[in-house]
Amino acid sequence: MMQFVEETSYKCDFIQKMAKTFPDTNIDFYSKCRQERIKEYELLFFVSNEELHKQILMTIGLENLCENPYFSNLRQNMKDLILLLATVASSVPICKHYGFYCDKTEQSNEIYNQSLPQEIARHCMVQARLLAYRTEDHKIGVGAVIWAEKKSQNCDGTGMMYFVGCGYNAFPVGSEYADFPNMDDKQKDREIRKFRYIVHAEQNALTFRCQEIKPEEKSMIFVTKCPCDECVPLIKGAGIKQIYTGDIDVGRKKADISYMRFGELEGVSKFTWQLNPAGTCVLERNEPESRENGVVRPIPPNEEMHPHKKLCLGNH
Ligand SMILES: Nc1ccn([C@H]2C[C@H](O)[C@@H](COP(=O)(O)OP(=O)(O)OP(=O)(O)O)O2)c(=O)n1
Repeated sequence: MMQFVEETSYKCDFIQKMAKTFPDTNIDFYSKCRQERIKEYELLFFVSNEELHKQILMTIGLENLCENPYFSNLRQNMKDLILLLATVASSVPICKHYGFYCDKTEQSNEIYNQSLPQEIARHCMVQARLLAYRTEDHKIGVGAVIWAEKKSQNCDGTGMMYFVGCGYNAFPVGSEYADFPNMDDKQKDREIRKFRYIVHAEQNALTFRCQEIKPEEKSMIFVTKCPCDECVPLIKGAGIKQIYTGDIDVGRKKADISYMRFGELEGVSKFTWQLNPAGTCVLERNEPESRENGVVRPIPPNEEMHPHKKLCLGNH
């Protein structure tokens, strides 16, 4: 499992895009970010002191787990989980000059002001990346998550943002093994047939959402791969206001899927994974405040340097 997650994280569109942008540098963004995430998540989620860990287990009524082999198994499982989460998270690396931005040509102050803080956009994209592992497509997993922003704040830990729905690419609900073709990717004609039946991540997220998409609210879809020509009108038609995605496939036509419409899409703000087009100096000047959990607040001077600001996105 771990090896698969490592390979797919490394191959995902976001890392590939960075590698394309900096072809001459030898920076391994993925490994660098993975080491940082492992350290960060160990600090956040792992109780390093065994005695303290046992005390916590007893306090919450899990004294049975304090005995070995249960205790050592529990700690090992926790370490494995941290490694897994860190690996998936590093497929959308935290990098000062790279993030989800709209293209320079489409940039306006209005769009800039409506964009999410990078750390929140990244967090939602990592959720979508995690979902992609539920795919039924043997070749590539795609995940999509929809969030919306309420007009006023409530207190469930997500600020003004609330969860609307999520999905991944899969055969239609209720289908059983061998109902549809799912073949070796060398058998091109069969693969093309498979594409006709797979329901895309965005379509599943829109269809099985748990909340309505309200026209007066800012709703956002985070999808790990660029929306194709079928999904673009569906996203717009559903009333989604912002798309966060990768653009490595934009303008390409493959087998049965084409990605020609995303580039021309109007009326929905598109934030793609790219170098900050405004340049870092401009960004620093334009960002006097931050929006934690979607809430605008001024940054206290000593907090700007805080590298491990915690994101709390509730129970989703
Ligand atoms: N926005 C998207 C884009 C694609 N898919 C799903 C549909 C298919 O199950 C799978 C195939 O997409 P591609 O052919 O673009 O995937 P690859 O990256 O594997 O193609 P290639 O290796 O040719 O680049 O992804 C999706 O759910 N949502």
